[in-house]
Amino acid sequence: MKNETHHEEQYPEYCRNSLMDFVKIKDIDIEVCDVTLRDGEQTPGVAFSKEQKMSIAQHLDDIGIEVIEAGFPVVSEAERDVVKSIANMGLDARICCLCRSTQKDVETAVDCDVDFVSIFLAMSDLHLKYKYHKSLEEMLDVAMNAVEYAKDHGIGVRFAAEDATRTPIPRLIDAFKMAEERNADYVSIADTVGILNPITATYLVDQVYNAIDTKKTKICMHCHDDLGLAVANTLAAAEAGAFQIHTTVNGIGERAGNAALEEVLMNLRIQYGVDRYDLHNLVDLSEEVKAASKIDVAINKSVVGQNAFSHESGIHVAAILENPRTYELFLPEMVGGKRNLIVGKHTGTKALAGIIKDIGYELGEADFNALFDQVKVITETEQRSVDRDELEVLVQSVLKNN
Ligand SMILES: CC(=O)SCCNC(=O)CCNC(=O)[C@H](O)C(C)(C)COP(=O)(O)OP(=O)(O)OC[C@H]1O[C@@H](n2cnc3c(N)ncnc32)[C@H](O)[C@@H]1OP(=O)(O)O
Ligand SMILES: O=C(O)CCC(=O)C(=O)O
Repeated sequence: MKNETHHEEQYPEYCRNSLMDFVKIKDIDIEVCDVTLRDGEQTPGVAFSKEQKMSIAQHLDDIGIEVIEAGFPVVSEAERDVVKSIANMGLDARICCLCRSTQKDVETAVDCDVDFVSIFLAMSDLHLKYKYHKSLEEMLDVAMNAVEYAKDHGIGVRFAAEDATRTPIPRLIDAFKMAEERNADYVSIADTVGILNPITATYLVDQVYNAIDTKKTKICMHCHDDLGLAVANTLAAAEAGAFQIHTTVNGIGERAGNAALEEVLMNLRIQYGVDRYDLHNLVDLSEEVKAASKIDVAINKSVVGQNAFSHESGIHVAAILENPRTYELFLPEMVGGKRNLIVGKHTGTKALAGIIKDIGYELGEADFNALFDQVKVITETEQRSVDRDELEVLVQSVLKNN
């Protein structure tokens, strides 16, 4: 017992990135706003039911997510009903919803009992010219009226700059200052088409950080994954001083999706030591969102993919049988996952012996060698792995024939 405790102390359930001790960054001060129920639902073909949305909201709250974006009320009557229902669930998380920069959208949102509204406006030349067909001044005027309207109704405001990363920085900062003067609680930098990389995310957040009073108006970062950098950019933004970081479960969302919640949370723990989120149900939540969205999760997806804790290579499995931490950065139990040891072309003798022992067999040398040879032939010629049931049949046949 004493030894076991010592063992656990020596090997915690994850390995922190101790190289972080050698790099200089600001202290991480963040909250997570999960937008699965809004941007996640904008994934083509996805429409969550009310029950699904409320269940996902409950699970996000159980993890300790601070803010849940429940939807976009002007989309439909049903959407208004679900946003209002989530706002009245009594969750610890604060609830927000999306609004265009119009008084009508904000009025609709205010009726949904949310804690704050996210009023978005694109200010890039492309969006002004081809989407609004209006001048920046005209659009900003309406947007700031919408911000004032929400504040006058006693509701919090996030002023979100859509396509912020293709907007001239002085224009972006001027708009953020206008929102700040109207007591917006947050300003959001949306990397709507996923153009940022970590160094430009850092630069942009730094510019905004130095221009506004971040004690009064916090910076948010909303990243898309068009270049596969959404999580990296989100973390770079957090390091540079963004306070509210946006995620979706399984990284679903418009086009290539958003920063994946499970990846952001694991990074917060492993890179920055943020340990206040309960990670034990991440795999369950991923499964729930996979089923509700009907969007598959890539087999090799970090944290929640089927292969996240699967091992076949002989050298790896031999070491894992001694101590899984040799080839696992964090243990599957930490996120509610399961380790799978696969029998395939790359299986070694120690791995095979360990796996057959696990299913209740120990073979003599000749039987074992015969089994090992058969496994290699099947897996190479048929280009596949051998599951436990088939392995057991092979063991039985070796025992019978030798
Ligand atoms: C970056 C993002 O994720 S933005 C959010 C995207 N999400 C969605 O679009 C949710 C689903 N959308 C919908 O259900 C519908 O598009 C609705 C209900 C929002 C609007 O429907 P409609 O009134 O039929 O408008 P439609 O979709 O055809 O066009 C969008 C209109 O919103 C306007 N608009 C878009 N963004 C904004 C904004 N931030 N502020 C003000 N107006 C805006 C467009 O200019 C266009 O206006 P127009 O009708 O005067 O040309
Ligand atoms: O920044 C935000 O809060 C939302 C904006 C958004 O969804 C986007 O531009 O992709």
